[in-house]
Amino acid sequence: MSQAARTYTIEEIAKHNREGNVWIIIDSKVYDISKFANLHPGGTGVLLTEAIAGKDATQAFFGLHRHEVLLRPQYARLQIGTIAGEEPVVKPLAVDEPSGVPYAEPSWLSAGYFSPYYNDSHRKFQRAMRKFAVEVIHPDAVKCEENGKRISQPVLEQICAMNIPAMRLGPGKHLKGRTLLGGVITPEEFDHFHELIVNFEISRFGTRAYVDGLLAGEVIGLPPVLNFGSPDLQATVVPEVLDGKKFICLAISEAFAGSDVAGLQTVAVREGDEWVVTGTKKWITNGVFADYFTVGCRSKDGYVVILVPRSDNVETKAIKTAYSSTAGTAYVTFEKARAPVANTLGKVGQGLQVILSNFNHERWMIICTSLSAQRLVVEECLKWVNQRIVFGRPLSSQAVVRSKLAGMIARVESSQAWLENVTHQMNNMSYAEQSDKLAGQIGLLKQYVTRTGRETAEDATQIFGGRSITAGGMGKLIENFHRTSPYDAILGGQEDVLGDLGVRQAIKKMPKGARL
Ligand code: HEM
Repeated sequence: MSQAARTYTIEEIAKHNREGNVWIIIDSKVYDISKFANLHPGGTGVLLTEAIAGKDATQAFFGLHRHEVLLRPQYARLQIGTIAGEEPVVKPLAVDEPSGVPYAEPSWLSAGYFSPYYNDSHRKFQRAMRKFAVEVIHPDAVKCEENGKRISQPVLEQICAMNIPAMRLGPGKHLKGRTLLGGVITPEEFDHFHELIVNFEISRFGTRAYVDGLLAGEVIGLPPVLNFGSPDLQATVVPEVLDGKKFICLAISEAFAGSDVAGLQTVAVREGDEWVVTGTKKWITNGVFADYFTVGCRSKDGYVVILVPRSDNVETKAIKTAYSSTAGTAYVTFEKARAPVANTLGKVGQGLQVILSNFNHERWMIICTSLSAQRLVVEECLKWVNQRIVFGRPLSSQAVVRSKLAGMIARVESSQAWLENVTHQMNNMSYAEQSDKLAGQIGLLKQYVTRTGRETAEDATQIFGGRSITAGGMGKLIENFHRTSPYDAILGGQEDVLGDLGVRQAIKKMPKGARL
């Protein structure tokens, strides 16, 4: 019989209640913490008090630690048995099992609920994607978020083998002949709801910078090549990038011009069959490690977008930002950097349209990833208010806390409904139609979702108190979300500018004869 399979009575545990001989019960499991007490990160004394040593410490434990602490091998081995006749209540989910916490999952994943948008293909895809994300992406995300390094090579190879970078571009010709997620669905089946699932599943770990480090540069930098590059350019660049051999980023924003794209100052001059590019770009996600730069420039014939390869005339410097440097955020300097004229993306003079049409998909992606992170925050808060005892009662017994949760839940549910509607439109519209009909709506939705995100971050911070401002322990996911939620409100277009875009588009589309 293994040690952990032994059973004890509560009376037996009670005998082990002094320094050098301490046992405790957590969720019907018996732990011998006699030696560990001196090493306990929370101090020795707290474990030797009358209320803890030799007693059932379940409530005290879950008021101070995440359950995952007990699953770490060095602590799991402290378990010496269980209490006779009792069963543990806290059980980790199977890797592909949806959370049972209300509102932790969108309703289509919640038992007993329905949705018009998702079919069996989406359901099996979601299960496979969650499993892959939990098993492969999550450990790397936690590690890189902490050490600030680029996504690790073995994980890069695995995500490329699963064709995750290709799927993050949405449905289209680039998926042809590719095996998606080990063959769980065909490229022909793949639609924007599958893509939404990919975005949701990679964003559930409280590792915001890694979500960008997971080749967000490709998600925004490669579509101009796919949609506006010559067939020859596509034939070279697209496979290199989608197979993880080369990295690409989108280089539009400048210290001179952020959301005001028309104000950018980087200049491209024609010299024979080459472009010569000079200027600087700022806040460039994945720029630190990029091999290709999709660059928005001015030329004498108007705006133009050019794919510039890395060379000695391109310098990238990491920018220290509020989130982890795993995202590879760069300040990029082009000093007479050269690119063949064949690398022009779209027509000279129409660069602004190339840039603006590309924004819709980027903004939609940020909406997905932000919303997924907001659901995680709701789940964390619901668990916390349920297990945290204050003034002798669970935190959930406080009306003010419930009121905050009401706001959070309403915000994620309304955002989700709007997002799914927009995604359904995307499934039924061409790229050009999306640019025309959805740009305004996506702008408004992004403004809405990123605002709700920051309100939710504030509310969650109040609910978690001091734990929400420390990077480890109980509130670590809240701390990450609170610190990084402004990114969603800035990247891909600043919130107020996007709301304004939505209203301007609506005004433009007013029927001429509309009168009160
Ligand atoms: C097998 C049992 C236990 C293990 C393995 C354990 C492990 C840990 C670890 C790893 C931390 C560092 C923070 C974190 O990672 O969450 C910690 C902190 C702490 N632990 Fe424990 N612990 C145990 C039992 C207890 C019990 C029964 C108490 C009850 C008083 C307690 C009180 C604390 C306190 C007060 C902190 C500091 C919390 C903070 O900084 O917010 N621990 N413990």
